[in-house]
Amino acid sequence: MRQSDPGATAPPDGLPAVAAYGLTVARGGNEVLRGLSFVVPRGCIVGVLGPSGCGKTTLLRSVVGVQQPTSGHVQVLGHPAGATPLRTRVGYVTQAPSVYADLTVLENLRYFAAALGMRGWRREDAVVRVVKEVDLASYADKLVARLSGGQYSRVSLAVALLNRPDLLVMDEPTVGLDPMVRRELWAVFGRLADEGTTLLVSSHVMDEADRCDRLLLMRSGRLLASADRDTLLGHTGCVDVEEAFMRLVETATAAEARAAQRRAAPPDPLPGLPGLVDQAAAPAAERSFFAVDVPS
Ligand SMILES: Nc1ncnc2c1ncn2[C@@H]1O[C@H](COP(=O)(O)OP(=O)(O)OP(=O)(O)O)[C@@H](O)[C@H]1O
Repeated sequence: MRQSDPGATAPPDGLPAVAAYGLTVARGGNEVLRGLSFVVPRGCIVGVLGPSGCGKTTLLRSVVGVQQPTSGHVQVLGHPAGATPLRTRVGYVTQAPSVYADLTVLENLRYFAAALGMRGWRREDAVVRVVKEVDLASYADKLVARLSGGQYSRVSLAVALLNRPDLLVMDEPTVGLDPMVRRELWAVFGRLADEGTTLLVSSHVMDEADRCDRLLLMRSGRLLASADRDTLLGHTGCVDVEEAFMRLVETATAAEARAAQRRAAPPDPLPGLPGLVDQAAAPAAERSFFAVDVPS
C-alpha cells in the first residue's frame, strides 16, 4: 500500500488524506501560520520539519481540527478538518502526556477504548491488537509511571490506534528519546504506513527526514518546501535535508530582504525603469520554493 507517488496513492474516492489551501492561523494576536498550501497523499509518512516555534504544532492542530484558521481551509479525508465523521478516523498523539501515569498500560487502553464507546469483546480485541501493533506485550501490566520515555510514547501511540485511524497525526513523538528507541518507533510507523495508515509526523530532528516519504519544511509560519526528499535534494543541489533546509532559508531570507527594500524604495517614476528590472529578474528557482507543492 505504501507509496510515495501522490498520483499512485490516490484512493478510490480520489482524495488525498489532507489538502490545505491558504491556511492562515493567528494565536495570541500574532499570525503564526501564513498561507500554507500542501497535500498529504494517503498511505505515506509525511514529516513536518522545522525549528522550534516555526508552527509545526499549530499546523497539526489545524489538521486535527482543534485550531480554527483565520483564513484558508483544510480538508481531511474529504471533510473539513474537525468534522464529526473524522472523529473516529483521525488519531492524534500530542506532545504533552495524554495517558494516566497511575494506571497500568492495559488499564489505560481499556479506559480509552471504553471512552471511545467500545464494549465487551470489541474492546478486548482492540486492546490486544494495539498491544501487538506497538510491541507493548512485555510491559502491559506495568504502571505507566514506571515506564521509560520510549515505552511511554508507545502507550500514547497505542491509544491513538485503538480506533484504527486512517490518518495518524503525531507531534514530535520521538522528542527526547535515544537513537535506538527512535529507530524502533520509526519501524512501528513504517509498519503502520505499509498497512495503509497515513502518518503526519512533526520533528525538529532533520535526520528523521530520511524516514519520511514526503516532507513539509517550515520556517517562521511559512512553508519553504513540500516535496519528497530526492526532489528536494535535486532542486537545491544539497546532499542532506539539513543542508537543503539551510539553503532554502538563505534563499527565503534574501528574497524577503529584497522585498523589504522594494517596499522602502520610492515608487518608480515610469514602468520599465531600473527599479522594476530587479523584480522581474528574480531567479525562478528562488521563487519556486515558496508554498509550492513539488510533485514527486
Ligand atoms: N497558546 C498560544 N498562544 C499564543 N501563541 C502561541 C500559543 N501556542 C503557540 N504560540 C506561538 O505560535 C508560534 C508557533 O508555535 P508552535 O507550537 O506551533 O511551534 P512549533 O514549531 O510546534 O514549536 P516546538 O517545536 O517548540 O513545539 C510560536 O511563536 C508560539 O509562541
